Amino acid sequence: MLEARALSKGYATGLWRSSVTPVFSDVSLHLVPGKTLGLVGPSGCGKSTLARVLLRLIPPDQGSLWFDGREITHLSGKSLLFFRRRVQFLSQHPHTFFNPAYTMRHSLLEALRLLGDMQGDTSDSPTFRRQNPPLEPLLEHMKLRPTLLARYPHQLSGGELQRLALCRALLPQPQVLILDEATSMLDVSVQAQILHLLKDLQVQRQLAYLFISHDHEVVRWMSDEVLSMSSTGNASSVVLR
Ligand SMILES: Nc1ncnc2c1ncn2[C@@H]1O[C@H](COP(=O)(O)OP(=O)(O)OP(=O)(O)O)[C@@H](O)[C@H]1O
Repeated sequence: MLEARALSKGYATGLWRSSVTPVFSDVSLHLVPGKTLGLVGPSGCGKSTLARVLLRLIPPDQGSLWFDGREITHLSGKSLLFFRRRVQFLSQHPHTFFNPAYTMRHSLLEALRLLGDMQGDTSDSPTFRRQNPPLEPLLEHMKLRPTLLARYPHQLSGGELQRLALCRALLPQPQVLILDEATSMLDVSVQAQILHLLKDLQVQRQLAYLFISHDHEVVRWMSDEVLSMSSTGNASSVVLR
């Protein structure tokens, strides 16, 4: 589904941004429906950078990206919207997905609207609401009270906010989720609940996951295969089962 071929990435550094510090090179991977690829490696080896490249937030220096057999390395603007809907992201900072001045309902609908027709209605218009599924069933599925939709981000716990960030990611019906330390800031019991939820969702929706974590135990539990990045920016793959 989402395939990376021989990706390399470095960042421009130095006073005049004239030199490039390589982060990783020649990394290939393939995310497939219903399966999880774990990604591990020491701090600073480039896991989040790889996630950003896969999400097409920053361009690779070399290599190519493919989605459903179509090359997307150089697509931009509206021609990339289908990809933005199909590949979603969850990080360890769920508050960054929500505007502190918006209620959760407003934020969720706004996110959906931006991934649709950018010229369309505002997310609180009656037309927009009629055309989109109600949010309450999704929240109930995430074991969240629908009354949370009326709250602002600062009025929610870390676990509730992360579940709402997951709702936000699921609303456009994605096929791929990139999870960058998505449960690391949660306490152990909430982390376990969200990991089980992710596993259930994967089975129900045949989602492909890239699961990035420092916690090797958790990665082993979540993943079908693990890609291990080294501090020199190389990657090797291990099949777990
Ligand atoms: N925008 C940037 N400009 C320059 N260098 C950057 C930028 N973003 C990250 N880096 C550097 O690239 C390297 C890889 O960073 P990255 O965040 O991808 O690593 P990571 O493996 O995700 O680390 P961690 O596990 O600690 O989150 C680091 O040395 C970091 O300082």
